Amino acid sequence: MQPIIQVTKLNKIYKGGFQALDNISLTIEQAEILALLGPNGAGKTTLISTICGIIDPSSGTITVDGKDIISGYRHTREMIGLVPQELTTDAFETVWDTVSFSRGLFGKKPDPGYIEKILKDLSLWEKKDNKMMELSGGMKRRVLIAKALSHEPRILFLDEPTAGVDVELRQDMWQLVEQLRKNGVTIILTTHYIEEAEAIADRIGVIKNGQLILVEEKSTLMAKLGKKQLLLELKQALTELPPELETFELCLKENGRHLVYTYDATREHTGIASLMQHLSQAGIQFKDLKTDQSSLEDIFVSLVKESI
Ligand SMILES: Nc1ncnc2c1ncn2[C@@H]1O[C@H](COP(=O)(O)OP(=O)(O)OP(=O)(O)O)[C@@H](O)[C@H]1O
Repeated sequence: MQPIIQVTKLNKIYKGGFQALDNISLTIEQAEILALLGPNGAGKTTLISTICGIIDPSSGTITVDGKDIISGYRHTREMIGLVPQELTTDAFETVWDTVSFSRGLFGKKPDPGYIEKILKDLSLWEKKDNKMMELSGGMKRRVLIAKALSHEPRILFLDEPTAGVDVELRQDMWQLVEQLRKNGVTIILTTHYIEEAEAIADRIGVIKNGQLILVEEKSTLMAKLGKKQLLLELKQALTELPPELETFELCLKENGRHLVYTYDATREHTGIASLMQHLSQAGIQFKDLKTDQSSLEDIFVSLVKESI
């Protein structure tokens, strides 16, 4: 199957000479959820705005559904819904009107039943006759999503969809994203919340200084770069580590009551069996144990640091 989005050697140099995108190539398959992570100013918004056709590329090509975004503008634009970071809707319009108007902009026939469904899905039905200025910040954000979905796009871009929204709305949003994906919609989101990427993305892309420094399946990334930890709850607290355990990557925590062993779970020999043997020889007993995988946040922080 042809990818739904194909970005090839994309560069963006803003007027004034600032290079915001540096030779980005990226393939996105239909119905996947891709999360773009990266520090402030990394180029995430520039990348999605370029794919959406809002910003012109300086060089490189982008195809959406096999069509070039410049020569096939009408087709590609219709396939895309964009939820921007900021609200630009008329404050005096009602929720119903602004969402219906967005659909009309794409030349789609009115479909009140569909608009009703998305407003209900986004818990906005009760507010349909309210003016935009009468809504809370979180509700306005939901309206942005309703507008982006109004013309039934096959691809949805979400630029920091849950910045500054409460936990409940965040989870509603995640459910909605999952529901859309089940219906075949491809979703690309930018986020600063690593737990968001961890919760919903299939693949993670990391952008830094305009470069895509990594794109990887979330599970592969976590398995490849994630270290594991084995935590042993000791029967008797230790004040220091016995010298015969020096070769292991160990540390004591909780006033010597916890012994933590960090290891690479992808290696054939994790060293756990040998550690157990050494502990037994040293007369160190434990009453409980558990393992922990390092989080995507740990991985992200080390990635961004590494590539400085
Ligand atoms: N119109 C513009 N003219 C010149 N430079 C710009 C313009 N828009 C963005 N930039 C610069 O391009 C870089 C990338 O900005 P962009 O908004 O794409 O980053 P981002 O990764 O989305 O950041 P954030 O996480 O803060 O939203 C920044 O250094 C920004 O100042």
